Amino acid sequence: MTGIGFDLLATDGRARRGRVTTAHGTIETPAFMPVGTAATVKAMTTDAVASTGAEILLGNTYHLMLRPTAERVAQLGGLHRFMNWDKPILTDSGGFQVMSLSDLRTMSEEGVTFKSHLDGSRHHLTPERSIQIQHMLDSNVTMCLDECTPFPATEAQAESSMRLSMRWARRSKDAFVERPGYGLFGIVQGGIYPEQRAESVAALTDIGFDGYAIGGLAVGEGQETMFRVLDFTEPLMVKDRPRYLMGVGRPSDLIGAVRRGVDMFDCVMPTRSGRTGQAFVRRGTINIRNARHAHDERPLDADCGCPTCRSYGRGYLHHLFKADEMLGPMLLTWHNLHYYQDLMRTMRQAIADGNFEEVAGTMEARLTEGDV
Ligand SMILES: CCCSCc1cc(N)cc2c(=O)[nH]c(N)nc12
Repeated sequence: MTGIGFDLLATDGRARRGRVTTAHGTIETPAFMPVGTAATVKAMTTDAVASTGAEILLGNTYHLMLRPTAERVAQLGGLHRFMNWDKPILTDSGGFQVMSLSDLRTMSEEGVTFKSHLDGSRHHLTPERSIQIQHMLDSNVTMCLDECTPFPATEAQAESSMRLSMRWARRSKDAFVERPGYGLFGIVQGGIYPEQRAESVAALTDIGFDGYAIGGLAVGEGQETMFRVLDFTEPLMVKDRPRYLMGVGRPSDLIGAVRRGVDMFDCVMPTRSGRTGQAFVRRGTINIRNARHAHDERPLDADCGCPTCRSYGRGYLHHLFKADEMLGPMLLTWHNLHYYQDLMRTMRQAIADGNFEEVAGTMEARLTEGDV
């Protein structure tokens, strides 16, 4: 096996059921990937993350290059050993995080120069350096360095930004060290413009990657626009490689994007929201800090089999958040990640059974019922 493997096992409409094969194991798709930014999925041990059914998690070049540095992680055995996760890891390339976290950054053809949000030290990230860092981290899926085109952007701005990312994709591919079980994904850009997206898909396909991410979405455009961009971009993408929609999303986003042919997702929503007291449930969301939960002994979601829902009532969870007890964020994060994996498991089975639209429609309807 050179690179990573992908088997398309079933389709139902445009929805796809597949399997990605890496040096650290397989990933059943459609898959949700928890975000482990600084070598930790916040508030979770890796055993707890694995217990939710997650088969791959994300790391961040930007954060790890600043602290503890890629060299230190490599010296300590690579990211898998460092964080005690022996399954696949995907790492983002750093450009998106530079633009969202660092100030005083300057972009050039060469790369991006920025000041660390931690201590103000100056750093320079090029496609070659990003690929080298991800190699040192021993990442199974490396992402090309790209520029996430801001939203809104004019078509001329989107074209210029996309073409820079395509030149960086070529340099990323040239710098990538091919190894069995390790792969490199290209990232489609082009804003909300069909011609730009088509040019980006063609450019990346011509270079050739193990998988193709759709970037430049989940940047404030809204769900309707995101789905519209997917509707004219996805049909242009090769069918025998995984598609990864970056930074997405809420449960309704995931259902709609699986319907449109996406295989892989990542988002900070289940973990970040869990830490603030927001629980995702089959009927929508619950803010556990709301006083109405104080005396309620029901679980967050009666249909959920996670450790939180099996053992704790809403009144207790409400208390933990009001008391600012660290167990609160831990239990809600655990529930949210378990729920997201349940959602993906349900969609994988529905595609295999050929009744995706019926199952997806039922889930979408329940999400709008609201919690009672
Ligand atoms: C750990 C976080 C991974 S996803 C971050 C992300 C999120 C979103 N929404 C878009 C992009 C993008 O266009 N390019 C890149 N590299 N990353 C993006």
